[in-house]
Amino acid sequence: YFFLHSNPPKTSPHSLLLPHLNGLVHVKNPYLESMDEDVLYHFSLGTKTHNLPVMFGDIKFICVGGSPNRMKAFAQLMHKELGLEGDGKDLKDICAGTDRYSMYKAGPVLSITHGMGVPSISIMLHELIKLLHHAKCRDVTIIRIGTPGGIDPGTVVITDIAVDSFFKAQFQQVILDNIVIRSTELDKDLVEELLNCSKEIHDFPTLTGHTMCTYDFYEGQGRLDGALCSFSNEKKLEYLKRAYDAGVRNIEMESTVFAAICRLCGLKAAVVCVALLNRLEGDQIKAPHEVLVEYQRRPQHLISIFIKKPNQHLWHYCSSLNFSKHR
Ligand SMILES: O=P(O)(O)O[C@H]1O[C@H](CO)[C@@H](O)[C@H]1O
Ligand SMILES: O=c1cc[nH]c(=O)[nH]1
Repeated sequence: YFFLHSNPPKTSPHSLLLPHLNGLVHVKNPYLESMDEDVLYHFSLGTKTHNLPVMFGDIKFICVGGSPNRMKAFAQLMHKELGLEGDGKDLKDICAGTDRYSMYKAGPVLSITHGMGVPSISIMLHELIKLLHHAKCRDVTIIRIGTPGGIDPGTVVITDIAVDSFFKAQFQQVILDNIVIRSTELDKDLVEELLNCSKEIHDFPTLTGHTMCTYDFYEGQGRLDGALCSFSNEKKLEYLKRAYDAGVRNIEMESTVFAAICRLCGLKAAVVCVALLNRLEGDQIKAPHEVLVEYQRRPQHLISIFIKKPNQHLWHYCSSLNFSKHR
């Protein structure tokens, strides 16, 4: 089924190592192939209106994050770091036809926003994975770069396990009126590779830990400053300390569904986030704007080191475009 609609398999050291179908993403929907057109509505892209293999066929790395400015800045950083031609400042939003998501491309790197929360990132991932399928992309690594609440502001956490509000490594997907439990296991080798890259950075600490994903910023994360609050400060702290004891080092709103969907579709995935505040000390994000901007560059810096590592899939790209002279 998958091979009928794809290019002849290529062999590379990576595709031998990965448990993927020769590096292709898995779309697990038998209806897709019978559709004569697939409109990726929230991207304002489609299989009849756009030549997706030409536009996206060379993608090897995808970074996703909540906000348009962050994801544009990351694409510009990669444009510069990869020595691509032209001024990265004028990178165009590929999804300009919609204001749901923004998408920027810098060579083999795609940078996309996902908005806030599980439903928003889930819609984005469905359309992104179909896009990768239609574009016949291979050996793609996807990384969420986020800005959650944590313990030590400015510390970068590479997620080893994404857990739900009950500290379980699972995501509950409601399908029709059934609840399906999906694993949120992430790629352990990728965690190690990223941790190794972090050793080259001496300006800020990086560690591994569990990331807790909630359905809400306020009550779901034990905040006392929402419009509704029905628990005491003691209860909040008791919950956050239990989370800490269970291994949780940061709290955000997308990691479990991100891990679950990427895993099911054969994408090598990681979550790398910088903590904006210490949740044991407060709820409001009060750090000055410049500090927050500098913090959110930290995961980007780490990921740029990772992408530029000579053993990354980039060598495919470099050799096909004779691009290695830029590195
Ligand atoms: O980590 P980023 O993408 O900034 O997103 C985090 O910030 C938002 C809440 O402010 C949530 O979406 C949470 O996951
Ligand atoms: O505390 C925080 C900060 C950012 N994003 C979250 O989801 N939680």
